[in-house]
Amino acid sequence: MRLVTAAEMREIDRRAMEEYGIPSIVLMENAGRWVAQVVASRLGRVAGKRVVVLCGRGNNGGDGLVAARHLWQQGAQVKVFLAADPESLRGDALTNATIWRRLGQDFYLLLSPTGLQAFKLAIARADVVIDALYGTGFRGELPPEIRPVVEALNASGRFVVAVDIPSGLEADTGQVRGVAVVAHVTVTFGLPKLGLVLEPGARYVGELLVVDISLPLPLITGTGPGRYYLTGEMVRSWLPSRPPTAHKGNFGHVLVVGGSRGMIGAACLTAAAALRAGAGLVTLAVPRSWQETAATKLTEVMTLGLPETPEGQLSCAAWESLKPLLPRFTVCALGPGLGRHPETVELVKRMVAEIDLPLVLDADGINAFAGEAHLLTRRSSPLILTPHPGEMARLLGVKAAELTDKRVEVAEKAAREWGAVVVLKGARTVVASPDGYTGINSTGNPGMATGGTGDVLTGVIAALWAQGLDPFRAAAAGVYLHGLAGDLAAKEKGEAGLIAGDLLERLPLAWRRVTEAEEVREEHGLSRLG
Ligand SMILES: NC(=O)C1=CN([C@@H]2O[C@H](COP(=O)(O)OP(=O)(O)OC[C@H]3O[C@@H](n4cnc5c(N)ncnc54)[C@H](O)[C@@H]3O)[C@@H](O)[C@H]2O)[C@@H](O)CC1
Ligand SMILES: [K+]
Repeated sequence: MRLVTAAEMREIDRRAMEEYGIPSIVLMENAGRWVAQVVASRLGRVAGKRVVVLCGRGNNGGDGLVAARHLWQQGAQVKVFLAADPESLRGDALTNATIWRRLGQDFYLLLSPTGLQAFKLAIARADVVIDALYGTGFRGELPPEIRPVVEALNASGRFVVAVDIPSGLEADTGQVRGVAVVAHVTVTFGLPKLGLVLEPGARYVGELLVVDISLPLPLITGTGPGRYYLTGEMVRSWLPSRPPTAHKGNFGHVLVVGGSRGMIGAACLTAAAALRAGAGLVTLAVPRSWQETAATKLTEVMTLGLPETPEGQLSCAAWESLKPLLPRFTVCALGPGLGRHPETVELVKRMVAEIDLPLVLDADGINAFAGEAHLLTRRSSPLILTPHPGEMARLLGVKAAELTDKRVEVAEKAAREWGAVVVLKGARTVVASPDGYTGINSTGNPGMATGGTGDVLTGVIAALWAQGLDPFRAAAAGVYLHGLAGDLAAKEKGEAGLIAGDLLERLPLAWRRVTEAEEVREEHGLSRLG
């Protein structure tokens, strides 16, 4: 599903009005009506229920006034708290405020001396609270007079439905500076905003409902370049099926190059993951003295022993040994457990420059380019990079903390500049392609913050690429399946004790879940209504 920034949403609204002639008041009516409908569906019987609506002075507040009116008409006792001078309302919000008054209803003024106290009393008895303070127009921090209102709401334990976006959350970045409304349900209009699915924003959203407010379909559908929330439906449409006549040659041969003394497990995890993600054949190339260990650990994987340094890391000579064998492979995954021996770094640089195979570069494969990211553009084959924030920061020569609130932009810029698909890992992994596609992952959990899960991801992506997906889809489907395998493992075992090996076993279940089940729709907490 496409994701938009506040500016993109405003542009869609503008085009709906100017190019298609849909009046803005119609959009607002639809928006508010959906909110009322969602509230009504949660309340069961509306008549007699107590509803508090918190309205700001912008159009988000206008939506809240429409919802208030519909719930009142259905018999609810509705109190509207206005966080603005009624005289300051403009446009469609003013129109709806006027209608509300002509219905004989009034406002409680939140910013009056007794406003906060009255609000606290009202929510103490409310069945539901609607948050229509700020929507996509919000930037920065809640004003000091609004902060205690939001704190009181969050402490109240009431059921909260946010209009378009929880107030205090930035639509573009997902950042919360200070406090924001913690909603149980967020009803968002037309398309989900980026900040609703990025961390930490996603934690404030609750269940996310995307509703149709009559924005013309051509403006909101689209399969071209843009940002997408990776859902099970998308991934399902990309995964290859297995024809009855299939043989192992149809699903690619993945070469994994990695491992070193003390880190042989990383390369083994990558190789095993490639098999679990459907690769027809997998060969693991490791330093010579570790070949037997690898072969003992992995029954179904073929192994190669390559020249090594006295310290047990791959040496430059490994490239000459490997070169004549390359034509038999479909995709190469380079990096897991390599170490940072100067000879190994040299080997990685030569391989990236010269290898004539699609290449997934991870871990120490990426670290070999620390501060020299420009060298990544000197190569002859397509590349997928899978840095975690620390590796990305090292590549760019900046501090990891500098990347936190611009993960999407950083991944997109890197993908464009390096001409590679970039997978920036973390909560809500971002996948960006050089031709302008971005995916934000919807699966995964904090239990996956444990050694080896990144190695598993590399194997999954390599396997999907080897099965014929294009590099963006291979990376995007890879992060989705990998996260889903982690979610399945966490469901069974909890998060704390989850280990990378648990993901291996659940990769086939994740694949089956995506291709067979409808329930993936709910798994990422997002539904489309209308
Ligand atoms: N045609 C449209 O544009 C539609 C807009 N809709 C609603 O309109 C919303 C956007 O409305 P608006 O653009 O009026 O803005 P909002 O209602 O989101 O925000 C209200 C005001 O808050 C101010 N503000 C921003 N950051 C602030 C801060 N840190 N402290 C204090 N004040 C701050 C802004 O200047 C803005 O005027 C959407 O989220 C959606 O709910 C819907 O009614 C559907 C149609
Ligand atoms: K809101």
